[in-house]
Amino acid sequence: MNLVTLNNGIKMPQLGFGVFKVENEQATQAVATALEVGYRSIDTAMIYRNEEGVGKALRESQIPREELFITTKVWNTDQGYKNTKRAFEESIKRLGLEYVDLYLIHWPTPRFDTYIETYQALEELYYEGRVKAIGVSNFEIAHLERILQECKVKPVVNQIECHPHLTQKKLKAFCAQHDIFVEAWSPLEQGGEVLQDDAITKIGSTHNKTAAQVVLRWHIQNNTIVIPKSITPVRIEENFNIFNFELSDEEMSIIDNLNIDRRKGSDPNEMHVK
Ligand SMILES: NC(=O)C1=CN([C@@H]2O[C@H](COP(=O)(O)OP(=O)(O)OC[C@H]3O[C@@H](n4cnc5c(N)ncnc54)[C@H](OP(=O)(O)O)[C@@H]3O)[C@@H](O)[C@H]2O)C=CC1
Ligand SMILES: O=C1CO[C@H](CO)[C@@H](O)[C@@H]1O
Repeated sequence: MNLVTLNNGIKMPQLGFGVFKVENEQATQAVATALEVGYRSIDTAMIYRNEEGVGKALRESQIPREELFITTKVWNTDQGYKNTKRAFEESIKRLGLEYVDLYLIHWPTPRFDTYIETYQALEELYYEGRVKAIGVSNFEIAHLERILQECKVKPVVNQIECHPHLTQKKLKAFCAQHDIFVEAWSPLEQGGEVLQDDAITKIGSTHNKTAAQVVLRWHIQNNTIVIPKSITPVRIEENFNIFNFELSDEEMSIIDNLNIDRRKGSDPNEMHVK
């Protein structure tokens, strides 16, 4: 398994498993399959309403806790110093864990201007050892700049929408410059058009790989952390088998050039509370 070293020295698998839109019972099943296949990093959030289901799969797997890397996130309506502390306790209770490996602010929700005090609550959880690392999600450069200026602990990751139709070149360069890993959400564009793209399927046939494997490999070679989601066992396995081939520089740039700056999700400056 490929591990990356975050800016606080903690190691994180570069490939993880996402569980958005997976209900509790199904989450238990999907996470169990993922763990059997070899995934050790799971990405959930309070708003996915499946922390219990994820926690059940973790316990039932009997995999030692230190081998797992669990991420969850504080939702928009729980932002603010006190609310975040409470939301964290509720999340780890649902997960049945003593600590999480990574705790993220889900969206900056800039209109409410609470992400600094929310981040300060994350810093305290970090100092207390309740979380091994802290970070953000859907933060744009201006939001990151404030965190870097006004807070003490550097975020280890910025989890953002990223795929060949939204390559996020500028934001990625900013994160790289500040030693913040980019973690791609919807890395497969939610199973959308990118998987039908002729250039990608052609590259896939050269390597005897599927379009999904090519796209995930492109993320990996871009030094990005990825968390593809699937509830389909063959796809869960397919998405894991991306470490036995390599894209050439030319293939990488063909995929880079598919960018059309098109989002599947919300614009972080427009996302308030949903
Ligand atoms: N921080 C944030 O704001 C956000 C974070 N996330 C996180 O990122 C994770 C991944 O993003 P997500 O939006 O789920 O989208 P993904 O890009 O991971 O795509 C998931 C979709 O693609 C399908 N799929 C998966 N693998 C394959 C494959 N090999 N071939 C064809 N189709 C495939 C899945 O179908 P099926 O399941 O039916 O197999 C599902 O419909 C989430 O689960 C969540 O953990 C997501 C959104 C926002
Ligand atoms: O991670 C995510 C998926 O769920 C949320 C909505 O319910 C999104 O807003 C969010 O970005």
